[in-house]
Amino acid sequence: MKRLSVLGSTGSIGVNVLSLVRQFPDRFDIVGLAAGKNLTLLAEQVREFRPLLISVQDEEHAEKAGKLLPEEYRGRIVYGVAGMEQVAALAETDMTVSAVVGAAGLLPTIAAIEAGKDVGLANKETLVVAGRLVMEKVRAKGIRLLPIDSEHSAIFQALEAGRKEDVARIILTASGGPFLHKRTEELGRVSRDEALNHPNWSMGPKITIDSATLMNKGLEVIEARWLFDMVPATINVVVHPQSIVHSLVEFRDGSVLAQLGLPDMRIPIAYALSYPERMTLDLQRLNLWQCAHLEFYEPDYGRFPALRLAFEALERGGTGPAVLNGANEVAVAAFLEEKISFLSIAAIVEQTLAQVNGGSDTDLDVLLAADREARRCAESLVATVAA
Ligand SMILES: NC(=O)C1=CN([C@@H]2O[C@H](COP(=O)(O)OP(=O)(O)OC[C@H]3O[C@@H](n4cnc5c(N)ncnc54)[C@H](OP(=O)(O)O)[C@@H]3O)[C@@H](O)[C@H]2O)C=CC1
Ligand SMILES: CC(=O)[C@@H](O)[C@H](O)COP(=O)(O)O
Ligand SMILES: [Mn+2]
Repeated sequence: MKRLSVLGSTGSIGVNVLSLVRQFPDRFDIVGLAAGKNLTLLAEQVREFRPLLISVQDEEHAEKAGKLLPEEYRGRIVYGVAGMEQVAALAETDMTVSAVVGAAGLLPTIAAIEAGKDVGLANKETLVVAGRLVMEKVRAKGIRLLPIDSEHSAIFQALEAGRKEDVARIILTASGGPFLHKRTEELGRVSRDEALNHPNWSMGPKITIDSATLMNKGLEVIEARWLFDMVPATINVVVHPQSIVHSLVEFRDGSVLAQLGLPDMRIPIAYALSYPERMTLDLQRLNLWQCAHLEFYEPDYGRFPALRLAFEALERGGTGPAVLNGANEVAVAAFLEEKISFLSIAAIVEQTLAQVNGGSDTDLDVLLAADREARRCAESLVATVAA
């Protein structure tokens, strides 16, 4: 029996994790759940899975949760970052699934690693903000950091076929999002609802907007750089609108290995949960003759500058990716609140990168300070644009 703590249990990934736990009650047990503000769904999850400890966003939600949950949960509801850290590092946990959205996932993920837990990582922002430092901790503790992000799961699986020293490059596929074929003038007028309409994946709002700007692919490039210890020049992106080929690895003899499947997050989540075994999943199967065409294009860095900015932040190094991420989180939230236009997202990230100075990426306090500074800068840029 593998005992799990799930951070972000009420989100898109969290719900998929729990659906797998429901399907395999003999393999998995839930001991910790952390959510934000969706207490109705959390209460249902608590009643079904009976965790030992739960965490919510803040004190106010902890008080409300206390009234919603059975009496036995008195004293077992914690909150805030400290609460998530407690759930992530719970003594009874074997593996922590990190599926909160945004840099809010960083400290709880570090807490899980430092407590010696294996981690199933969906929260890519953890590696974007502090990849070098987090991977040092992973190595020091000897824990497994298993990718849940579909592209990284694909690369992880393809890498298992060869030796690390024989890898020439990794190729991340990008769907291109809902605006793949739109001209820049049209991108200036797209609405929030159009941007939230991803062609292939059903996901939370923040990552869906990131997919539309292609920032998601930029964040994934940075995630891959640390997860697989690849120098940036050996990480490529190809646009593949069908999201059937989830990513590829090219070896030095020219052989290219890919992982394919229908776009369903239960496949990479299940592999992370059961690694190195595979579980029998009762899902729709891939029939290649029903796939029509599989297309591949070069990314357009002009129409989608966010991808270029992510490569530049990675090249800059140090706190560059943390600044990119903090600014992006603020700009995406402002776009979702309909305060700024779609094209303003990348513009605000670019200006924040130009205004916030760099620093070392081996000191957590420096990284967190860079994140705060980037958010302050981006907030004031949002205010200027929105005025
Ligand atoms: N969805 C997907 O298919 C994929 C997602 N990912 C990554 O996984 C992560 C989660 O994405 P996704 O599931 O789509 O996101 P969602 O928006 O669907 O869910 C986010 C989860 O995080 C919780 N949360 C948000 N902020 C806080 C906070 N401050 N404190 C505590 N809990 C918080 C939310 O709680 P509540 O709703 O209760 O407020 C919710 O449970 C992201 O990093 C994303 O990039 C990666 C690959 C695919
Ligand atoms: C399912 C998943 O892993 C997402 O990160 C997905 O990749 C988003 O798709 P695009 O960013 O390629 O549009
Ligand atoms: Mn992905």
